[in-house]
Amino acid sequence: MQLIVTAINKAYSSVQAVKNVSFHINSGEIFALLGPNGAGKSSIIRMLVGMTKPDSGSIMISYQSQHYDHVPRRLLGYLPEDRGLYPDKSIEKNLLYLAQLHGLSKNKALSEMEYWLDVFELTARRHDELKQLSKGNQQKVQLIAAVLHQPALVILDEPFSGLDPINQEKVVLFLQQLKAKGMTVILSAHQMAMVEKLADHMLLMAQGQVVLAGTLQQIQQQSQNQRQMKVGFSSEVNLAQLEQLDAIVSVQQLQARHYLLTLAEQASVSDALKQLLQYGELTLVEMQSADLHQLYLAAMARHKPEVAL
Ligand SMILES: Nc1ncnc2c1ncn2[C@@H]1O[C@H](COP(=O)(O)OP(=O)(O)OP(=O)(O)O)[C@@H](O)[C@H]1O
Repeated sequence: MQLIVTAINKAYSSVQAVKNVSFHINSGEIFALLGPNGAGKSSIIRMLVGMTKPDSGSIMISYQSQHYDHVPRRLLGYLPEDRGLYPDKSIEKNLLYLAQLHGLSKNKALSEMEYWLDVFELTARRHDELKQLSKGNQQKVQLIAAVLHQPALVILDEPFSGLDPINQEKVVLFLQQLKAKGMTVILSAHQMAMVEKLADHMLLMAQGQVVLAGTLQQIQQQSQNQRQMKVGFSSEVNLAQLEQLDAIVSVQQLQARHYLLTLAEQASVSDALKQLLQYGELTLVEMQSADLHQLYLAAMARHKPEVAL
């Protein structure tokens, strides 16, 4: 499976939802679409699954020497933005019905269902009607429904939404299992800490455009101006004085005499150290990579004039 998206655009009446977006995804990867509400993530997903078509540009999906302009249904596991199972039917009836719609035999559907219910600790509730479950448990059943038929490509629109931190971690494990089984996964999400653990590649969007793209490491490199340094002083220093230094753009106090500094784009680490040493002896110097959450906030701040957060 390979997916190549080239310069796609999509407008809805007056809104240009997707602007000239390109990316590619290789087989077995986990790929994350990130960005604030309204950035265009679901619009891209809807084009990938064939619910809408790009106004211009192209989508090419290659699988076993065949090429498609959207993911064919038989290859797709999809968790849509608007979830849709039967609330009055039991978990088991919902899942078996969907698996059989995808062509699984009753036995295969049962064994796949039992496997995933166990992963999500829902086995004891298999005969409960969906509407009796909490929102989080319904979400887990939706995730199972998306993958029961072992699709080659799984597309999940906000798989972490409505889940508590423990269940979010379970979804991380679930996605890692899909990858281990050789499935390719595309997801949209707002939970940077989860994405950071999972995604091989990511695309950060704002107002329909690509803002940052690549692996976490590549995104960290593209955001060089976000270099951060943790420092400790042997005695108290004045925070306001540190903030005045040319080499430093911001200072955050972590604990007594310990600070997290963001270095100015042009400053070298030795410039920063020379300037800091004017104020006292250093007991700790540690370079830190900004995490995805910080990179996301910084990228959004750079796009602030255009982005309604
Ligand atoms: N069917 C539609 N008709 C008109 N405008 C739409 C339609 N679908 C999306 N839009 C607009 O397109 C833009 C992108 O929306 P989209 O749903 O793709 O964003 P998103 O990144 O998925 O947001 P969220 O994180 O809130 O789900 C928004 O301005 C939205 O209002």
